[in-house]
Amino acid sequence: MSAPVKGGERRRKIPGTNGHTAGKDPAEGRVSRVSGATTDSPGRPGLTPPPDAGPPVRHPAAPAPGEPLGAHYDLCFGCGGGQPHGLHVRSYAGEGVTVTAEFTVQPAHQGAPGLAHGGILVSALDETLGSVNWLLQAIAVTGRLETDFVRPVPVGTTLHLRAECTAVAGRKIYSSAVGRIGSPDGPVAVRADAVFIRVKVEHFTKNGRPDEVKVAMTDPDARKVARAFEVNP
Ligand SMILES: CCCCCCCCCCCCCC(=O)SCCNC(=O)CCNC(=O)[C@H](O)C(C)(C)COP(=O)(O)OP(=O)(O)OC[C@H]1O[C@@H](n2cnc3c(N)ncnc32)[C@H](O)[C@@H]1OP(=O)(O)O
Repeated sequence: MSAPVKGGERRRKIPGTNGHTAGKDPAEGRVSRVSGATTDSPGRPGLTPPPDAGPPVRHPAAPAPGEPLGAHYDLCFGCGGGQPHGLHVRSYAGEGVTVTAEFTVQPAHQGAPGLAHGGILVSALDETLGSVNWLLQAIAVTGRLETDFVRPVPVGTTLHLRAECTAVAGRKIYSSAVGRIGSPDGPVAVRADAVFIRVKVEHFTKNGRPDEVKVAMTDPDARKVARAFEVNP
């Protein structure tokens, strides 16, 4: 069954998850949910896995739970250590096909005075959701991402993020994430549902700028991921 939510959209429970709404916080228990296509966009691919979707399978070579995932690219706005304007999100492999991450809101991330800009929070969610694909050893890009902003996030806050892959169907990878204020058990500030689409490494070499592509391709970690993709298409 699905429950009506704001804006006429409906959020559906992923099979195998509890989908509970325990606690007084209406955002609790929604990490494993994905939303259906909006009623005003018929024919648009949605965030609900199709009937032939299967559970995600953690790759045998995935980093062990607790292991830092590092940056996939040094100049990435989300995770790159060499990106001075970036978010510097730190991600860690979790159990199953899950990832935890931390992101501290800096003064440069403000929208309203003293509060994080919504787009910055979406970027932190996107980065964390994208990190989950590393546990599948899949190279994938964000196709669609829907975000609920539940609470304002003040500058100086460390957002504790958790993302999990919920289903895979062909090239489509369905994931959900939640971000909590101050601690992994803190109040929910943001949550998101997304579908990532697996791509070949040519997606980057053909579409990216040659200078940056050259740097990325000579990074030993990036090559490791590219190789994994070639043997696990
Ligand atoms: C150098 C190497 C380094 C590597 C480092 C790793 C970097 C990682 C970076 C991570 C950074 C962080 C993350 C970032 O920020 S990634 C940056 C933000 N994302 C992008 O730039 C992606 C831009 N979009 C595209 O390039 C194309 O549209 C893609 C590749 C996504 C699909 O175009 P393509 O022509 O390939 O595929 P297709 O159209 O045949 O569709 C295939 C299937 O997918 C389904 N579908 C498609 N779109 C959507 C959608 N919007 N919602 C739901 N579903 C969608 C579609 O229905 C179909 O399903 P089915 O019919 O099979 O059932």
